[in-house]
Amino acid sequence: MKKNTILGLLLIIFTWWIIAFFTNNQLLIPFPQNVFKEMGKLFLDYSFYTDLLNTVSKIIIGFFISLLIGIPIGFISGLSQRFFEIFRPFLMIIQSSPVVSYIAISMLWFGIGFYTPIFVAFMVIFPVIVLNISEGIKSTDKKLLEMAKVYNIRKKDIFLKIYFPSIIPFLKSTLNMISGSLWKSIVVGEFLAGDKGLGVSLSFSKIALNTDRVFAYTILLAIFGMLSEKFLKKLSKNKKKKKEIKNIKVVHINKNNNKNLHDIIIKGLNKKFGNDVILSGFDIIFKKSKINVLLGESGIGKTTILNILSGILKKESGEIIVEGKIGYVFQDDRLIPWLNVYENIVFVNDEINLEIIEKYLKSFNLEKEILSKYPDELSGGMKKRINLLRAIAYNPDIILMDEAFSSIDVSNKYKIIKELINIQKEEKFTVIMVTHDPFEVANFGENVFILEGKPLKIKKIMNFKRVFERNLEDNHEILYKINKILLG
Ligand SMILES: Nc1ncnc2c1ncn2[C@@H]1O[C@H](COP(=O)(O)OP(=O)(O)OP(=O)(O)O)[C@@H](O)[C@H]1O
Repeated sequence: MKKNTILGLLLIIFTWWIIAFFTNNQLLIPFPQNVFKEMGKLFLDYSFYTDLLNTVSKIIIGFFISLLIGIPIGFISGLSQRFFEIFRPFLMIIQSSPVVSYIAISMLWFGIGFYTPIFVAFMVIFPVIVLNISEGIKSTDKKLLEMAKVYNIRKKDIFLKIYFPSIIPFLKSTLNMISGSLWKSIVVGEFLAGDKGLGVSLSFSKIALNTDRVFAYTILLAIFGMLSEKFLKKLSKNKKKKKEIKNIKVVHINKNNNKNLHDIIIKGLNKKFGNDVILSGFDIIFKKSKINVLLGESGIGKTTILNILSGILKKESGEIIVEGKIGYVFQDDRLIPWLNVYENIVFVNDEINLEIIEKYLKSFNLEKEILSKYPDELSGGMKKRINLLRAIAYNPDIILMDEAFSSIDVSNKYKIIKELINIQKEEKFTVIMVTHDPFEVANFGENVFILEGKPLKIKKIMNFKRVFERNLEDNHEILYKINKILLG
């Protein structure tokens, strides 16, 4: 205990003593020493402990019942705005009614006894749980959910690895919020309508005009309240643990097997945001097993095409023929913050062998130790490379890459491009890559679409030799040609 807290407590006891001295009426204000003596008597009394046990068991039962009912309802309220709107008036009525109303109702339903205090506590903390959990679900990062949708993640994993960790901070703040009210509402319930417990004993002491004992119980209840509050707050604190990376599964090496390779055809695609027409009758064909590049100014609709292809955005009209598994190297990484690098990778493919991951890490100039790090411990360039590695680890037929190499330093960028070319040559997935950078196109592009907008148009299509058949002079020539078009 801190020095100032002790000083504060001593001051309270001293002021209390002064008031008791001047009031000089033990029935109204007893002396502190008498109350402390009474507390000592309580500690030696067996029935005090049975009362305490009774009250604590009600707290535990009330707490778990409220969580058990409140969490699923909060979850559904967060997922469905309609359900939330229908349920909200009920919550508002519960929250605005005085505690004595629940006591009156529960006395009618359950009589005086064990269940009434639990019911009262439930009515006090249930709305807090529902509202907090529903808020947690609503605030789940939509971008992570989109990423999970693109990678066809099972509903169970979306729940356990995205939704559930997202509501943990809200669950913690719920514990903080209910920690005081849970204890108090149980004691109030016992005081007015209980048959056993500390609240009941307090009520009997009042009826018997045993002021020493009323004060003794009040102090003890305050101490227990503080302890239970501290305990629940402690429950709400946890630390990020470093996990050991093990080769959990050694399964088939999933390379280049049964690729579903087709040209990707887009015909007459229309898309607008409000009145902003981005795509109007847009046609394009991306060649299978090739590196297709979309090059163009910022904000003209390149990402929109990738988002429509991956199913993140809905098209207004038009035809899209796309088959196969799609991996997406997102512009904004979309790594799950509470999963380490290894877990982020196996999130999209839990059958991948650790040896393959390590091989890719080496290709992308990353150390094995990075696997146990969390996204917030990585640099921007590292995150980009893990984003890329995750897409490849998915064993996709198509990889969409949205400015995949931005924020990677130049020397690493070209090493990674070289490695990526080798992987692509071996695995033959189709690449559709968005970039602003003519250098990336010169080193990586095979079918290059130079775009302009709005609405988006193809200014020029350029087909080059396969990248692994090109030499430095070829790349220089491509760069020259592209720059010539871009600079007019
Ligand atoms: N979900 C959305 N809602 C509203 N407007 C959007 C949405 N997504 C994109 N836009 C708008 O559509 C236009 C094209 O955006 P898009 O991200 O496709 O461009 P881009 O060519 O990929 O740009 P950049 O290279 O800067 O990423 C922009 O004006 C953008 O503001």
